[in-house]
Amino acid sequence: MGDETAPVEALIRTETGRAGLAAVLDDPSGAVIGLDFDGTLSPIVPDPASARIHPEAPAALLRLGELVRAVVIVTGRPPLQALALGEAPGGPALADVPGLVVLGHYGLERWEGGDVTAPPPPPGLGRVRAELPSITRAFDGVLIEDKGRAVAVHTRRASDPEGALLALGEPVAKLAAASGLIVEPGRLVLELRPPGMDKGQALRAFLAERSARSVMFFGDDLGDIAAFDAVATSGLPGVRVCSGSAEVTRLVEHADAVVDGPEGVVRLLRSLAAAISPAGA
Ligand SMILES: O=P(O)(O)OC[C@H]1O[C@H](O[C@H]2O[C@H](CO)[C@@H](O)[C@H](O)[C@H]2O)[C@H](O)[C@@H](O)[C@@H]1O
Repeated sequence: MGDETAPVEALIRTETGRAGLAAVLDDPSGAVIGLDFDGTLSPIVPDPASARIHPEAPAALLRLGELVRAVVIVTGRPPLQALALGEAPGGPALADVPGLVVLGHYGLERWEGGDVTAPPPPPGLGRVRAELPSITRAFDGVLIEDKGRAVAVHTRRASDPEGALLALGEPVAKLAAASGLIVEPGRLVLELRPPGMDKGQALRAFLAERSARSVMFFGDDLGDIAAFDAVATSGLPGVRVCSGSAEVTRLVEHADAVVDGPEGVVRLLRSLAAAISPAGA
């Protein structure tokens, strides 16, 4: 896990990660910094609507945004929701990060410079909205989150969160298949969402669009493994940073660095900016 005073180099534990970091530090104007939102920039809380970005994350990203080619948020949230939850009291907001791009809904919706571009919502959502409550009704505390082009089933507030998640797996998968959707599993959540896009494809396309020369991606959840794979197969020097938690351990084996949740992510972002531009520290 991260250490407040550690220089950024000390946090990297693999050879490929060290080469990736060296490339970012030697040539920051060619670097793309990508980050997941929930669990990476925003601490996990029981109610998805009450999530808020770590209060010091926007300032850390704002500073980095001035130094690198691009900062991109790649999230399962709708972009405008991530931006709303990215407002920190009394400080800069996520939307203030220079040149920020938000790739929401796993890359299907894009926010840039105040504009959102998105394909039409999938037709199967109507069926999901109609039938899902009869599937979840048996589980106390299970929450349905309607995200406009996807619907998430959250079990964090159920009396037995893991048990409810397991029991809901099969009926939710059947409903998703019958509705032309896929199931995206996450932290005590099953999301019914359109196929054809994931965080890996989204990140890969963004790196090509920006002619990136290096990449660093921060994630905490199963959906971020595709983005980690995109870093590994991009042909660019890259660093995969896991925002560590006891809840999801599968990312650790794919990561070049493991930090202590959003707090550790913010510390690493600050160390990175200080290493790129010591004068601004
Ligand atoms: O890709 P992400 O930015 O990580 O978004 C993934 C999902 O995150 C949200 O759910 C998670 O965070 C909630 C708030 O902390 C928590 O209550 C929940 O248990 C987590 O699964 C969000 O609600 C989903 O819509 C996102 O798809």
